Amino acid sequence: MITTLTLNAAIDQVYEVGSLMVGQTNRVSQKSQQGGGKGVNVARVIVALGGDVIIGGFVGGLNGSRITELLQEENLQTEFIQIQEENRICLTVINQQKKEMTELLETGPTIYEYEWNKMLNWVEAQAEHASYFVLSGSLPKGIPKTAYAEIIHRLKQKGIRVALDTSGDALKHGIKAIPYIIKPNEDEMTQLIGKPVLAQKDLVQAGIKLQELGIEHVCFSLGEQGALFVNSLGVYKVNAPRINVVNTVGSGDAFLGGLIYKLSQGADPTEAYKWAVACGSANAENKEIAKVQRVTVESLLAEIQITKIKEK
Ligand SMILES: Nc1ncnc2c1ncn2[C@@H]1O[C@H](COP(=O)(O)OP(=O)(O)OP(=O)(O)O)[C@@H](O)[C@H]1O
Ligand SMILES: O=P(O)(O)OC[C@@]1(O)O[C@H](CO)[C@@H](O)[C@@H]1O
Repeated sequence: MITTLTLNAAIDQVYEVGSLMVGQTNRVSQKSQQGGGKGVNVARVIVALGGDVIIGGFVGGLNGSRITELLQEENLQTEFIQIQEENRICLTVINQQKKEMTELLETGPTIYEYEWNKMLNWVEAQAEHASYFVLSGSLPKGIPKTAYAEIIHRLKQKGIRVALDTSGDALKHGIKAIPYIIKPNEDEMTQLIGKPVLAQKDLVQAGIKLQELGIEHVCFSLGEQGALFVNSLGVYKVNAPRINVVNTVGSGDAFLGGLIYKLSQGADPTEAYKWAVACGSANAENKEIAKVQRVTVESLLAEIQITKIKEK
């Protein structure tokens, strides 16, 4: 069984406008709403590919009830912990003319100590049947920056493979606990390394270092450039297919969903890496977030090549 955890779940609202004009009145031509947050999206993709997932997280207030309701409508399996404060709304505005996305992300609720302790107990209970555990997204206020690191330590003791996809201090601390998979994008790596512009050789060097610390799959997602992967056998480059981009929000989550689904099925890592890129790209073709279809992913795979660029 795969479990995903979204500590800062959200209502993902998407607005489409002909062209977005800052400082002016913009009329919305279409809108949609989904239950979201990174771990929720990862789970949605795994289920679309044929896997089984439990979605964990915090929900509170009217937005929390709406998230639960929306995910129930999708028949996704949730085990949320109720909190006092209200979940956030994350807004994506799609500028149809420029094919550009602008995101406005609320900070989200504060989590109280007793709520956090409930979550740690829930994680312990999940550890009894999870084989993969996905920790994704920002940490809400009230939760220590070392939260993911603490969860990784606990899960690793039980032999569970943990994937971490976050940013800033949560990522820095999380890496020290040596998860099984990390998936930073270019911005997250820029922050982590502290260098404004990264060349491929910088990523390769950083990836090898992280892999040698013990992280089994170091995955750098690079948008339309595809991705770089480092494991104990080498460094791999995977191209992204050419697609008609509609909304890239959630592509990183779809990428992680595809990767974990294939690894959990026992696929060779090089095959799983191609599925990761195919799922990320399949997501970008849709307006809705992380609603990929397996047939689309399979057809994109034909345009994806993996190349070993360095032996280890
Ligand atoms: N413009 C694009 N064309 C083709 N594929 C894309 C494009 N943008 C993203 N992808 C696919 O999605 C994957 C993940 O994208 P990206 O690196 O942008 O993730 P991310 O920044 O973590 O995304 P997010 O945080 O919005 O979920 C890429 O590896 C690629 O396969
Ligand atoms: O604030 P976080 O947790 O880093 O990111 C939140 C978020 O942007 O991530 C997903 C897309 O990846 C959306 O569902 C959600 O709105």
